[in-house]
Amino acid sequence: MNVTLTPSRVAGTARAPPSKSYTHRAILAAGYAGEATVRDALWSADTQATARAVELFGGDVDRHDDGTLEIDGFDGRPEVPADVIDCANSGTTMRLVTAAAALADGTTVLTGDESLRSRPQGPLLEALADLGVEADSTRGNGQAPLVITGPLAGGEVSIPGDVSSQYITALLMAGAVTDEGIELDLETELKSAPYVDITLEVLADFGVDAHTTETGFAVDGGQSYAPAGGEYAVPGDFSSISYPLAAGAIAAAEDETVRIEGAQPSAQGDSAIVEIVERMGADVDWDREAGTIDVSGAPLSGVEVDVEDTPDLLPTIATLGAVADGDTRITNAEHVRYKETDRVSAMAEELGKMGVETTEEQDSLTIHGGASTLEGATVSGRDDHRIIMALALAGLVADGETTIEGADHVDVSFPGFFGMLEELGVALERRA
Ligand SMILES: O=C(O)C1=C[C@@H](OP(=O)(O)O)[C@@H](O)[C@H](O)C1
Ligand SMILES: C=C(OP(=O)(O)O)C(=O)O
Repeated sequence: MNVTLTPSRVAGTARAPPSKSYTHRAILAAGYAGEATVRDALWSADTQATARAVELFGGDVDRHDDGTLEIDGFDGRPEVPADVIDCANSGTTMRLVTAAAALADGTTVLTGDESLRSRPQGPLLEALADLGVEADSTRGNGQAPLVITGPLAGGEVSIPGDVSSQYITALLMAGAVTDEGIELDLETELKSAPYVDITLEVLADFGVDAHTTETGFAVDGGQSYAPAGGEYAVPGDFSSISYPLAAGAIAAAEDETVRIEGAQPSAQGDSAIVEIVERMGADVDWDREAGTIDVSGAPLSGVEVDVEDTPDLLPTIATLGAVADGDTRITNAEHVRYKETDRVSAMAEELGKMGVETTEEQDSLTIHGGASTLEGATVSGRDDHRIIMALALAGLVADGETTIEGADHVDVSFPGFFGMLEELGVALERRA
């Protein structure tokens, strides 16, 4: 599907979809449990990949129309899957499920789409191998397809922190049901650290203790997963909230606001988008108790933003920077190159097609902004949900039409994205 947008003003109310990160963890935690109900789960391509994995490990995931998942778990002992686990486009699924597969007494094969098969899994494979598991990349290049033969008993292991925090999450979640537990020593500084905070929060909500140590993280073995009252509820997604928030900041109709609902505070680092948009000059009011954010437009100015903790915000900030006056410098961004696509280059190149000048370095992206520079163009969504959504924002204020190719990939994290834009008043056309 291609989507064509024409310049539009936005106003009205948007509801944040449930958090992808919390949903992945809740589905897998419920898998590790005997049984659990997960309310307000995100049902997207990525979270469905995690649900499929839980089923292949011997669990059962039953979805009701209201978004509630009734999950029968595999009770800490995954079966050897009867088929290859296809993690599709989801890095979180592949990392978390690889560690779960190591618990099975037999061999599991994991694969994914072309993008996922190009992302780094080496440090996780090495850590599992150091813990006595056979963990291989079929091509010997640290990328999927992966072949994992357990079981994993636990132990102490060191791992880099600057490639993906998902390795840490994966080992902590699996470590809780090993015999010995797992102690992780970080070899390098941890990037995307708030995602490990999300993990610790979800584990605590499922009655599992994992904690920081002087050198990293640790989880005791022999624990059981069980949420209080048998239920767990997923909060709204701040990476997804960044899009309606940015839309309001750059394209709210005069004297109008965009209201975002479902914005209760949680451990998500990406809630930093509220402060970033405010710092650029937008008028933002976040009522944390009510979980609402009101945003209205104002002339934006370029800022410097460190995305060490918040890699998924880079595409949104790049578009905000393209509209803002002056330079927006996004720093500490090297790990943003290891996502569904190299998002640093992708945003530089696609915004470039819209007339935006950027300066790219290995670890940073500077956008030389100014609203008048944005011209409608045909751009590639790079088969990456966040690139598609960020380019759609640019289309709201570009001169003329903007066509985004391959726009269906928003189903990875935000299936209702274009419907939400239409409800806010955006003129767009979908073409098969
Ligand atoms: O654990 C998670 O839910 C995620 C962690 C982050 O990845 P890295 O830790 O690989 O940076 C983030 O980019 C991804 O979208 C979701
Ligand atoms: C990078 C992302 O997810 P994952 O790592 O799960 O593919 C994302 O949602 O932006």
